[in-house]
Amino acid sequence: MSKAAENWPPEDTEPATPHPDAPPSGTELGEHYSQCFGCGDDVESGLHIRSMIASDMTVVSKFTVGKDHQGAPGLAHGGLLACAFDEALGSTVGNLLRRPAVTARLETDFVRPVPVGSTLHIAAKLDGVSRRKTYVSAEGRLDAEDGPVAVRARGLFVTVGVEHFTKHGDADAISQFRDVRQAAGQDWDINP
Ligand SMILES: CCCCCCCC/C=C\CCCCCCCC(=O)SCCNC(=O)CCNC(=O)[C@H](O)C(C)(C)COP(=O)(O)OP(=O)(O)OC[C@H]1O[C@@H](n2cnc3c(N)ncnc32)[C@H](O)[C@@H]1OP(=O)(O)O
Repeated sequence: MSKAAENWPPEDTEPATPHPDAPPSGTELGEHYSQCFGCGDDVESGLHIRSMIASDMTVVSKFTVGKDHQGAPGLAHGGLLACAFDEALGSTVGNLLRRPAVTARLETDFVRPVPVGSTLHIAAKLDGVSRRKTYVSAEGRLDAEDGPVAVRARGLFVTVGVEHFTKHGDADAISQFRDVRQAAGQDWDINP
């Protein structure tokens, strides 16, 4: 089987249109939710990923592999790397389009081992939009922006309404989360 996967995006798409209030290039994004396993400061063994807007279509994220992230001794667990890319891709969609969206599909190619202590530099870009679907892809390079590629990922995120979170998640926590974001002028468009 060829290593090169099928066409991407897998259907005709429109170019993604960044939200007019998307943060400008160079903005450090910080955590989006303190309990998020990907970026939350309150999750001790979480990934503590930090992301920055690189352009109106791209976000760069950094993830340093810790000892809690191992699969084989001294090496990152593959599923955990997939999680890091879910975060980096989700942050790209969420922050550039400013609409709640959830991962529907996530593909990962593991190209090189990722040792504990190394930092993945993940560059993610919006590839296209079709109705509620946003296609996004990323490359993760070892220890430098121009380091060797270790992981590639592609994802499909589907825009959802706020009821997705209130119905299926913790409605009280969602309400508090929205209050915090609104107070910071960071509310989301919630009507896809
Ligand atoms: C006020 C609160 C706001 C909060 C906002 C926070 C933003 C934060 C910003 C930034 C940081 C973010 C960082 C986080 C990153 C991590 C994100 C995650 O890990 S999310 C958790 C894991 N994912 C799930 O739990 C989804 C579970 N799945 C579902 O809920 C549904 O399946 C859902 C919503 C994905 C789709 O269900 P349907 O009923 O709404 O819609 P249907 O019609 O089934 O799909 C829509 C289109 O998508 C295609 N589709 C759906 N799933 C597909 C798949 N697996 N593969 C291919 N296509 C798929 C369908 O074929 C359809 O396409 P056609 O429009 O007809 O062409």
